[in-house]
Amino acid sequence: MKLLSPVQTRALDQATIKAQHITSIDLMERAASAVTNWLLDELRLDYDTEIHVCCGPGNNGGDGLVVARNLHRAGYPVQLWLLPATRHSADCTQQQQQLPAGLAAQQIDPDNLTTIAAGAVVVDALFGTGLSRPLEGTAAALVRHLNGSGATVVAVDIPSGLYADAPQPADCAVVRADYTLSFELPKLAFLLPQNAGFVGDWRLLPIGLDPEVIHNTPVDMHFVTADELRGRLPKRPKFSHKGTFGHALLLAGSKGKIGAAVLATQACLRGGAGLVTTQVPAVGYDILQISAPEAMCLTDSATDCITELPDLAPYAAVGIGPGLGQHHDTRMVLRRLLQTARVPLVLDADALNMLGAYPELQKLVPPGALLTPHPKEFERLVGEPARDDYHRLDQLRDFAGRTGCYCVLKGAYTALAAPDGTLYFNSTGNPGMASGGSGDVLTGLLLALRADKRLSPLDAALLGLHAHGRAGDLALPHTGHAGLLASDIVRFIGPALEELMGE
Ligand SMILES: NC(=O)C1=CN([C@@H]2O[C@H](COP(=O)(O)OP(=O)(O)OC[C@H]3O[C@@H](n4cnc5c(N)ncnc54)[C@H](OP(=O)(O)O)[C@@H]3O)[C@@H](O)[C@H]2O)[C@H](O)CC1
Ligand SMILES: [K+]
Repeated sequence: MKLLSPVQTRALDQATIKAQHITSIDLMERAASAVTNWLLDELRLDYDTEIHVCCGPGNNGGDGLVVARNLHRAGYPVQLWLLPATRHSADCTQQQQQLPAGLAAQQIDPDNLTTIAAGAVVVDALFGTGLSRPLEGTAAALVRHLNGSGATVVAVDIPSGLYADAPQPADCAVVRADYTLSFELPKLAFLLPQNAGFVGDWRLLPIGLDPEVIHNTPVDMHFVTADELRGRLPKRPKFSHKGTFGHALLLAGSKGKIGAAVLATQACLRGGAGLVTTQVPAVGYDILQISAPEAMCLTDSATDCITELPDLAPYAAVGIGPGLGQHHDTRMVLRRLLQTARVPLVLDADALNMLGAYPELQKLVPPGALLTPHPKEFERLVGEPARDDYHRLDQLRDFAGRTGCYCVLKGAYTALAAPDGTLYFNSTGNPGMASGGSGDVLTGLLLALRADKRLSPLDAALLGLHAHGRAGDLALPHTGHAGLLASDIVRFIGPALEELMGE
């Protein structure tokens, strides 16, 4: 799915209206019907629920007016509130004029805000994508009142006061919604941790926006869905053998962190690599052979950390990082790997930390490598803390562009920046996966996919990120959030990949 800017969203509305020979009011009616149906079918409004619909001066307010009208006609006791404004959009004005006689609109008075019961439902239709500045005065007072009410707040399109694709100054009044109902496509703001408390649980409601226009709108950000990836993992040919899917080499583990090597190895095996060889320090030999008998094990001459780079000739891809530690000799191995490898690389964890600590190493990273930092590792990599989540995305893009690498930023909606500056957000996964070992599993899985020569670097990364999160989602019913371990993710990699397989 494409992530559109507010300007592009407006253009899409206009193009839809033109292509479908409808009026803007028709589109507003569709949007509001979708919201009304969600309130009735999903939120399951009761006839005795206290309902407040708060409307602003633009088309977001227009949506709210229609929702209020729909609910009123369906017999729900709606209280309709209008934000005082000097100017209203034409459609908002028209919807006000068409309110049914029994539905009285009341002006919001900042000095006399109505009491809202904790069990009430509030529909926030104050401002949408037309927000042009932080909320002040009556709007800000109302938003703070709503946020303190304990009511269930449902935001139409976007929580009022929140910019769709840019940060707002600190301490601005922004609606803290329980649910955000947006139309057809998500907004960048929904995907960033700093906005989680405003956006709540977000849903996309289809309103028949023109698919051709969406297809033709150029964007540099995507929210990647299962539908878009299905079929992109090639089926295994009938006469395939273990050589077909590549031989992966993993360099991982140090004393006390052999588990990371085990998890990454198991994930690489489950990710479909034809052969997996893992090099561990001597201390890890028995552990790895017992816990991952399908993998071959190379033992380093050192007991506690990796100090040797094996001959790379047999391997289709190399992964390095999980549980590695940052010993000087290990760093020399990383350096030689970066200098000599001619196959795809996956760099994670301490490999990234060493790149951060030694910028001259960073310069050696070959274009096309796949890096998988979490935000702290990414900060070490770029050597500068991000001002906010938007700035971090700029840094991510910049890093990928500068180095020619594919760079992941792990999180609830893991982002991937491609060298051309395009950002892809992953749509799978759950908070149960935020625990130790989860990243090691991702590295192993990505390594398997990078070893598969049939996949482009981009497809390998997108498929791996998706399947990793999906495996966590498939594990969840068996484990619960707290009980979800990295090894549970490993267990469901196979089924997750199977869902993506096509001809
Ligand atoms: N996307 C779709 O498919 C559809 C969206 N719809 C809905 O329309 C809104 C966008 O409507 P728009 O009228 O463009 O914008 P708003 O409703 O957000 O409001 C704009 C007006 O508000 C004024 N404004 C902006 N910021 C402030 C502020 N901080 N304080 C006070 N007033 C503010 C703005 O004034 P300007 O001075 O900036 O011009 C405008 O007057 C979208 O979000 C959807 O809900 C359609 O209904 C259907 C399809
Ligand atoms: K809103």
